[in-house]
Amino acid sequence: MNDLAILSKAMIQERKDIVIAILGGFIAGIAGVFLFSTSGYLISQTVFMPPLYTLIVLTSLVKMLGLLRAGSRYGERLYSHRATFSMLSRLRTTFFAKLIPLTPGVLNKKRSGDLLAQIVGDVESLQFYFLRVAYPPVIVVMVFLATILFTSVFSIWIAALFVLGMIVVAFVVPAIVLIGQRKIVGHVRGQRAALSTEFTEVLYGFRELKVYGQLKQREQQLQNISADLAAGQRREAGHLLLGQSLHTFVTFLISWGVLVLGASLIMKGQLAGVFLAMLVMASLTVFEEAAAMATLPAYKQDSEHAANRLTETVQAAKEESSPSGGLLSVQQGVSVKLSDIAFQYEGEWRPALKNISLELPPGSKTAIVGPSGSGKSTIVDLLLGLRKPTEGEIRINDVLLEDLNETSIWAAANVVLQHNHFFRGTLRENLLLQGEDYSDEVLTETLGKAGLPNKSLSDLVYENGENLSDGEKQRLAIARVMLRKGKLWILDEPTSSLDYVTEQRVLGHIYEQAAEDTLLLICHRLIGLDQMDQIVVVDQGRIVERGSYSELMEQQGYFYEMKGIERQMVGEDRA
Ligand SMILES: Nc1ncnc2c1ncn2[C@@H]1O[C@H](COP(=O)(O)OP(=O)(O)OP(=O)(O)O)[C@@H](O)[C@H]1O
Repeated sequence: MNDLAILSKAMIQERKDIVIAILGGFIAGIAGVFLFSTSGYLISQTVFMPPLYTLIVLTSLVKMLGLLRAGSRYGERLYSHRATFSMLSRLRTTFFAKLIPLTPGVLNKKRSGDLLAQIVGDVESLQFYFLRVAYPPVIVVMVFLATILFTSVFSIWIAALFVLGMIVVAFVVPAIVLIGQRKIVGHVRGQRAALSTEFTEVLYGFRELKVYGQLKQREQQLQNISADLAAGQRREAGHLLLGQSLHTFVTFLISWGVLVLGASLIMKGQLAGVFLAMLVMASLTVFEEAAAMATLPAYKQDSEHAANRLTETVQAAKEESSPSGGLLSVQQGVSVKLSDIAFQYEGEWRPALKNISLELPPGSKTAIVGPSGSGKSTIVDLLLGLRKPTEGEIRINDVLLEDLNETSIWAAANVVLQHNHFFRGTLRENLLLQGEDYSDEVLTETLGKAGLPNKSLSDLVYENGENLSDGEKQRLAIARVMLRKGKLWILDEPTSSLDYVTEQRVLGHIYEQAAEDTLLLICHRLIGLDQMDQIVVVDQGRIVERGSYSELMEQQGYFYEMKGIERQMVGEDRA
């Protein structure tokens, strides 16, 4: 299906405003043609000293047509813009409603800077579809046909000249504009995407770039891309201007043609001289009405690209997720089973995970340990449905993960990821993200358990938690997760930035709260793992060892060796 079909559907919903806008545009167009034709006729008539009442009637008609033109043009603009903005707001809401549940899938494929700039730009581009592409040709054709009919009463030859002019301005000029436009617009779009990506990188990487002395160089790069974009936009505007100039040139040619043809018809006695000025004025006005046709292809192309990209974004994400499906209950215990899982990142030559089989019975406590880059966080992504395994299957409570509603998985899981996002606002607002109703006492007690006893609920959190230390961010994320009611805990290095004493205290509170729940802890440090039912050791994407703490220590294998190294590093008494 054509992607512009979404727009056509939105237009049907605004049909009342659209019909009024088209009617207004037609009346304004035709009133303009008659206004100038009557003026031309009035000037010619005065030469023949007509009776006063003729002049009074003609001048009143000119005034009335002027008023009618202004009034109907106002109505056209009002209703066409009202329809456009209603359509845009409807498109925005439907698009964002579709996008929000699919966001993780989309973000796996695109960089956030690209995506934001693209979505905002594309939705904005769509506003031109109706205003500059869909309805102007309808009005232009209607006004032209009425004018041709009117001129044919005076001369069939002049009417034929109008038809020829209409074909040139409606098809030939737009086709010429389109040919040049194709190359320029694609180029400008690429430059705009490059600028937004570069801008996001400089903005987010500001500190690192400054520390590594790269800021000046990247700023220069940003300026170069910006200058390229400006040059591209100038070329694009120049090309549009060329189209408009071409249109004006054709308009004058036709008017000259009317003048020459009219003069010859007068000489042959086939046209009364008093109508010549009227016909010339009619031609000037009707072609002015058609000026929108010169820029139409550019806007049409832009709208088509925007609609394509918007549909592609949603479609691509849809393929990766199942918004519908069975619901995972927040009430019952959760079992998780991974069977022969393999996973390979897009564009990577080696798999991040191979032959991963793992079972987490309801209420069990499992730790996954292993060196950095061994694939631990990838397992978490797979469990949360953020990525799909290349091979194998994951079952939660014996139901295939892809058959479960993703939102219900996230609702039933208490997750702390390595990087947690915080919003600008108070600590209280960041704790109550889902709008839950907890009293301040409960919130303060939770902050205490998470190791933030000295924080006040009304303390401000800056954008992205800029005013919090890494350890505070982790503790706030832990407090947030402690307020959730899920039965599956997935904790990806939740305490890596905490000191030993705070870590043990906070983990103690988590274990106490999760006593009956299924818990998966990913960690680097091997301290306190004797409380786990099973420890899974991962290396280079494979499970190399598994068992309880005592079993693994007895085996004296990989875990035992890691434990030995850790003992040497932190001291015998702690490890
Ligand atoms: N988005 C990605 N695209 C491509 N490769 C990735 C991506 N994310 C991770 N990887 C690669 O996959 C492998 C496993 O990464 P993962 O983050 O799961 O490891 P990890 O064990 O959690 O590491 P750490 O302990 O440092 O967090 C690594 O080799 C990493 O380079």
